[in-house]
Amino acid sequence: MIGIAIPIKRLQFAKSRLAGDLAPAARQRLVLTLAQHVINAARQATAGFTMPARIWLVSADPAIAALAQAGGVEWLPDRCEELNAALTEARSQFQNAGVQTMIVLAGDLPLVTAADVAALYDALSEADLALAPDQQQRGTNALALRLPSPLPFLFGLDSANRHLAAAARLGLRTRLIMTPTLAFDLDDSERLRQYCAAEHPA
Ligand SMILES: Nc1nc2c(ncn2[C@@H]2O[C@H](COP(=O)(O)OP(=O)(O)OP(=O)(O)O)[C@@H](O)[C@H]2O)c(=O)[nH]1
Ligand SMILES: C=C(OP(=O)(O)O)C(=O)O
Repeated sequence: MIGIAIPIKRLQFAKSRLAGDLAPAARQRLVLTLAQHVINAARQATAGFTMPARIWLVSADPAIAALAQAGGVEWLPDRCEELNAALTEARSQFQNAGVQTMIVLAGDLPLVTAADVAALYDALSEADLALAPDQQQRGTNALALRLPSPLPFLFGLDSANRHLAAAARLGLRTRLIMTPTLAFDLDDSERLRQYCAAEHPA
């Protein structure tokens, strides 16, 4: 079985780097819009998979639990409220649920497509880790792992290189998945400007 984890921070704390651009209510609306887009891409991708697949929103926020229910996906409570710990906990719950392939999709990818999700999964036919860096090739926007996996989650500063270095140390075969739609995450004022200019009113 394939398990897709979409981590989403509590709305009141999410997209803090956009605090100078958007009022809190607008930021929360943006987070929900972005999450819905990622859910849609994940659902469209899983519809095309031959293997069964489940999609979980990983979050401490009851509003995200409601979004999961409305969106026809599942909710996995985040009891850690730290991204790497939350994903580590999610991975062990995925394994208990019989998940053999874990895909992590950041919840803030406004352009991600079903083809991107499928590419992450397909890459595992010849790799142990598929990783999608952000546009600057510093962050990690998505990754796919075959379970069980010894790879620690190292999201945060320079996480793409840190994930790749850890994979190399562990002797894991890696594949980079670089598409414009997967590399675009909405993190800062400049990316918000690009997003709005492309007729996505925030
Ligand atoms: N469940 C969970 N998701 C998280 C956590 N931290 C970040 N995320 C999510 O992981 C994805 C990538 O994180 P960021 O790009 O840093 O998003 P963010 O944390 O909302 O943005 P900033 O507040 O500006 O750092 C987004 O979908 C976040 O909502 C966390 O502690 N728990
Ligand atoms: C947490 C991450 O997201 P961002 O770089 O957008 O903060 C990461 O890329 O590791």
